[in-house]
Amino acid sequence: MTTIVEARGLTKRYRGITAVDGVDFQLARNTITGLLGRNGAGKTTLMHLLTGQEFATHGSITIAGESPVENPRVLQHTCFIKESQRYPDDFKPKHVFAAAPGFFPNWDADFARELAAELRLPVDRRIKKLSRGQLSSVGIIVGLASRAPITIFDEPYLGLDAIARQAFYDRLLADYAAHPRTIILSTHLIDEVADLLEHALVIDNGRILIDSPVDALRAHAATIAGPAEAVERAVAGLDVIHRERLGGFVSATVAGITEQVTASARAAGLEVGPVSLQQLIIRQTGGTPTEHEEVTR
Ligand SMILES: Nc1ncnc2c1ncn2[C@@H]1O[C@H](COP(=O)(O)OP(=O)(O)OP(=O)(O)O)[C@@H](O)[C@H]1O
Repeated sequence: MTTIVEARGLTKRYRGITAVDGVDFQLARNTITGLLGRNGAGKTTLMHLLTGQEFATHGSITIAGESPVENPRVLQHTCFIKESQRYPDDFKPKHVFAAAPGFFPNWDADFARELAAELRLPVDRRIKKLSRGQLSSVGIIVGLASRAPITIFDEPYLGLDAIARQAFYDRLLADYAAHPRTIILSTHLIDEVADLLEHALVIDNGRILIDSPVDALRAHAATIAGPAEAVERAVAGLDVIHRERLGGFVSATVAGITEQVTASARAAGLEVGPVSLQQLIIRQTGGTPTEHEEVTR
């Protein structure tokens, strides 16, 4: 793998609050990474450090070996789409798109026009008058049409309807295949984007909890379901991250599953099924159990 982003002992403190707490990680060039975690986990702070908008208290973060802070060489290769993007008062989407080539050398104006039509964005209306979803569409179009070698989306789709979100995922995947680049997507809609992600970086309380290819995460967890006694026999000694009971039946979510465990559970007549990425992450970040659930760890 060619590393493009590298964090070493990266720490950010705000007066007594440690938002990012000594994290180490690397991101491979030309991959799509999901930056995931609960509210207040430190995702936005990490993206601000990555884009040179914040200084690290300790440690370092580099892009292609260079610090992003006040570094035009790095910043001209980076596009950061954040939820709270501000525009000049009288700006319309068409002005944003006209200004974009000055910031993004790879800007594709035709692609931006196509996306605007697909997302039904009124390009000639003042940004101040746009709906929340239309405002998100402006960010999504800039993020995609910039074709920046490092593109970061921080919860880009507030207010976007399901059709527009699906259009974003489809376009992102197709354009990434045609123009590979490094994409970081921070989101709470984990299952919606799960099929897009190649790598997951899960942050919790400022620390990295999971840093893994998504395929490996999925391959190493499964649910084993069936009559309680048989399930308990099958999962004895394994890392059960969640149990759900319904009458005499149990569904156990197991981490660190092996082919042997899968085979013997099936041989015992139990059902072995996949775990959704969202469920897996909720379990690992201490998701609150519902009244039907009991978490053992
Ligand atoms: N400028 C700041 N001053 C003080 N505390 C801050 C500042 N920015 C962030 N924090 C705190 O740092 C922690 C991490 O915040 P951050 O915005 O990075 O979380 P997040 O993972 O992006 O959350 P969300 O999913 O809710 O957007 C939080 O406890 C937050 O209150």
